[in-house]
Amino acid sequence: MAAVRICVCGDDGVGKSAIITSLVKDVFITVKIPPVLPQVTLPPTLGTPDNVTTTIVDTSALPHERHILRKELRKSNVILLVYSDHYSYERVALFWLPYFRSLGVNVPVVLCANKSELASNGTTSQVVAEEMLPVMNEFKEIDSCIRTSAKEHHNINEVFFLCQKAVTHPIAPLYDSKENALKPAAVSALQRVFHLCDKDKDGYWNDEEINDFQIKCFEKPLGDDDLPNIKRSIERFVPGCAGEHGMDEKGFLLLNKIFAEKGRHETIWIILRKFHYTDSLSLRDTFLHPKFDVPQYSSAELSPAGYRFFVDLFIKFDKDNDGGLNDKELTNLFAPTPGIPSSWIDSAFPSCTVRNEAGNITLQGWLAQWSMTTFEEPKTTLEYLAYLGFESTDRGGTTNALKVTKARKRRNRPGRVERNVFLCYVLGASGSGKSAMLSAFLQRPFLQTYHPTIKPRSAVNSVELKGGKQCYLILEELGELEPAILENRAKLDACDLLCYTYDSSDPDSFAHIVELRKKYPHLDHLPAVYTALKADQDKTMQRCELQPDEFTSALNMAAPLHVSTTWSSISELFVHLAESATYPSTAFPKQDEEPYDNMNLYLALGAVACAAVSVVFIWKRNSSAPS
Ligand SMILES: Nc1nc2c(ncn2[C@@H]2O[C@H](COP(=O)(O)OP(=O)(O)OP(=O)(O)O)[C@@H](O)[C@H]2O)c(=O)[nH]1
Ligand SMILES: Nc1nc2c(ncn2[C@@H]2O[C@H](COP(=O)(O)OP(=O)(O)OP(=O)(O)O)[C@@H](O)[C@H]2O)c(=O)[nH]1
Ligand SMILES: [Ca+2]
Ligand SMILES: [Ca+2]
Repeated sequence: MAAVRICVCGDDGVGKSAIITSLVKDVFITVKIPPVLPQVTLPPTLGTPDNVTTTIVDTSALPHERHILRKELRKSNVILLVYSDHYSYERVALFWLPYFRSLGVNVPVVLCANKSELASNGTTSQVVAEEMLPVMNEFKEIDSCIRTSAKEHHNINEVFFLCQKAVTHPIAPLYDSKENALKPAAVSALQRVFHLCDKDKDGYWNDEEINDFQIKCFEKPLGDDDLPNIKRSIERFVPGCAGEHGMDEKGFLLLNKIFAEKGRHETIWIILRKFHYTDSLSLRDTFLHPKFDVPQYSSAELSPAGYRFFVDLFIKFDKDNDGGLNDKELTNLFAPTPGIPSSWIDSAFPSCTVRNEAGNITLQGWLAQWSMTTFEEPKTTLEYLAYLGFESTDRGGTTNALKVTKARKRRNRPGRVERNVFLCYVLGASGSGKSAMLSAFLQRPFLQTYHPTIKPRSAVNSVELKGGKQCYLILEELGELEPAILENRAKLDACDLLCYTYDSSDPDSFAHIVELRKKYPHLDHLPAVYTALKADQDKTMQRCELQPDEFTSALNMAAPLHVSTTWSSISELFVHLAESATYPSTAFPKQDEEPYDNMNLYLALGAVACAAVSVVFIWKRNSSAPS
């Protein structure tokens, strides 16, 4: 909250200047004071809400000062409207409030009945019933009303406190006094708060959950009597909302409604602000979109804290414990968010990752999906961490769930790339079996039917490297965007590995790879693995100048690996791809002076393979029976 700027207005002689002097000087000045006081700025003191600085602006009601009044009203964020007798009271509804509306200023108004010590002004209960309530009912912009006496210094500090509170803790966004109800935006924010604090997701706040909430929002635990008292008052209004299971959502909303009705809406604001809501009841932008930069050649990944959060979330929402999130469970999980991320919808979630037989995303798939999202658009992950209630005691909030990988510079230098999530483009002739390979990667059964891929399509899964380390691999086939993506430097920089595929049973398949490499020479700067698909079918000669083995051998590259998606040994291809992405120098042309690197079994095979047949043979022998 920046500052409170109070514009004091009202008919002449009502005591505007006297109220301000009474506050500043603590005395009632009977000597002639200037009709309009210079503006006063007060620093925050003990008890100032939200530690705001307050500026008080005196005005004049005289017609020739109107332009100044108008300017000041537009600059203010609260109006203190003063009257002091019957005539100036009538003018409140007849002139002043309609005038503010006509100027389009939409700020709270604190209505002040000054000169309260004068007997002719009546008793407080009369003033409240006959003057204040009727005008409050008519004008919803009136935040509060108060009686003051500048002469007796009565309620002077209080009237300014009300003005400050009207700015720092406005009632208008929360409560509709005409409807006697919390406003819809406040209701949905509070529902989200309820949802996030219902840790065990049973639909109730048990005593422990209530206490945690209390400590989070008010930084002190509830007293012994508080809990039963709160429950009793809720039960009185709506029986059944605070029963043996605890307090349900309805009970929580009711409690907040009671706060609003009792003028304790400050409490609601404390709750909502703790949960990062702004005055307009949206989540703070810096909370949803914290600063997080990924430098060139680096990537974003989930940190251990981030993975832990998504694991916990999955387990919490897998209510039926079947190891998958069904539609209902997913809807519940995403309830505190605007819904499933739009990029997930575009990629036909959850078909791009691991699902169980029922078609529901598994924990493995869930983590793979978030690994891919974080890699491709870390901003989305950060946004959803905020929506889903990721909490961190460290500074930095949701960014603690992410990390930036070490910049990957020269790829053809031997060594490991410090990443756990890798992107691999699968490039090859249409019909060569790329989609089938992606499906096999997700352990989907092999399908005979052929559906050409038009939109780019990804598959993400975890892969266990030799030695037991786990990483995530994103395989992407580019569909008709292949040319556009291969021309895009940034896209290629982001990619960790190319997987060239061809159909070894189709004589016209390998030519596509030859063409691609001719057309986009900079593909040479990327590590690559050559793969001959459909090894279950008869191999034919390729109609090209060089056969695939000769081609790769001329490049000093490993010979193509022959695999079939109909064999379960295909999983070894994925390990090989992940290994090649981790140690990219192994997927570049071998340099003569480089000592032979025995790290990779398949490359070792490739190096000795003068005849592809032997490779096929070994792959067959390694594989279990064709399925
Ligand atoms: N009895 C009584 N008189 C007051 C009170 N407050 C202000 N007055 C008197 O009312 C008269 C007008 O007070 P101002 O403070 O000048 O009123 P104002 O609203 O600033 O008037 P303009 O500057 O003309 O717009 C002065 O004679 C004050 O002494 C009060 O609480 N009680
Ligand atoms: N026998 C056999 N058939 C396969 C194998 N892999 C894919 N196929 C079949 O080959 C056809 C084409 O496979 P896709 O995976 O759609 O080929 P694609 O490369 O994605 O094709 P585009 O999307 O057009 O670029 C389909 O009918 C598959 O069933 C395999 O390993 N063995
Ligand atoms: Ca609960
Ligand atoms: Ca395809």
